[in-house]
Amino acid sequence: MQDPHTQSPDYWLANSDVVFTEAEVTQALDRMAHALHERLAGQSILLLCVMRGGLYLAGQLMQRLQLPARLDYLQANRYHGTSGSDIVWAKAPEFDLAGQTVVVLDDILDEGITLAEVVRHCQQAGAKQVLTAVLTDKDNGLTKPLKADVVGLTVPNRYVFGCGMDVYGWWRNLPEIRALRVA
Ligand SMILES: O=P(O)(O)OC[C@H]1O[C@H](OP(=O)(O)OP(=O)(O)O)[C@H](O)[C@@H]1O
Ligand SMILES: Nc1nc2[nH]cnc2c(=O)[nH]1
Repeated sequence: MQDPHTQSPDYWLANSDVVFTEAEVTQALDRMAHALHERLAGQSILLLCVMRGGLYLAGQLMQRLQLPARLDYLQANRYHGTSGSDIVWAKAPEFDLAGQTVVVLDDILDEGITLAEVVRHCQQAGAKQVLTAVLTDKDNGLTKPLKADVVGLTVPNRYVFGCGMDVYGWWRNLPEIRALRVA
């Protein structure tokens, strides 16, 4: 079998199915913005984008939020080593989180390890309130270490991409969500 890193971007489109159309994603983003307004009315917030996957959600949600917001980002990646998996911090937030209402934005809650670590970091840094918003939550039957406060769409237990999520680095820019077909 060919090394997946060398496959053409079109290969991934040809071997995947649409699970949410662009219109369905747009509706989900509108619902997420509404839910955040309900939770955060009257507050100033710090949006914290989990790079790189959270970038799409951050860009889309920012346009929909009529709240005084600031923006920061972090990068904390899953590292799958020989003895389980861990988080590698590539970039911590720059803003002082102490006393802030922080809204963490990410593309997908899968096992939940990443988001749990990010929330722990924010709380340890003294955030007043930490809310989490994910564009997708994977229906994988796992007991996750946390539930996101705001969820856009529930995706099947398959590898998904588009709307911030990549497949071997490609297609984070896709305005729909697709799932890889298993051979
Ligand atoms: O719920 P979990 O099982 O922890 O997985 C979810 C995380 O995995 C992906 O990040 P990744 O480390 O692949 O980096 P990326 O954002 O650059 O794609 C995704 O963006 C989430 O942050
Ligand atoms: N792109 C992508 N990243 C993930 N990180 C954890 N699960 C997934 C997934 O299904 N797709």
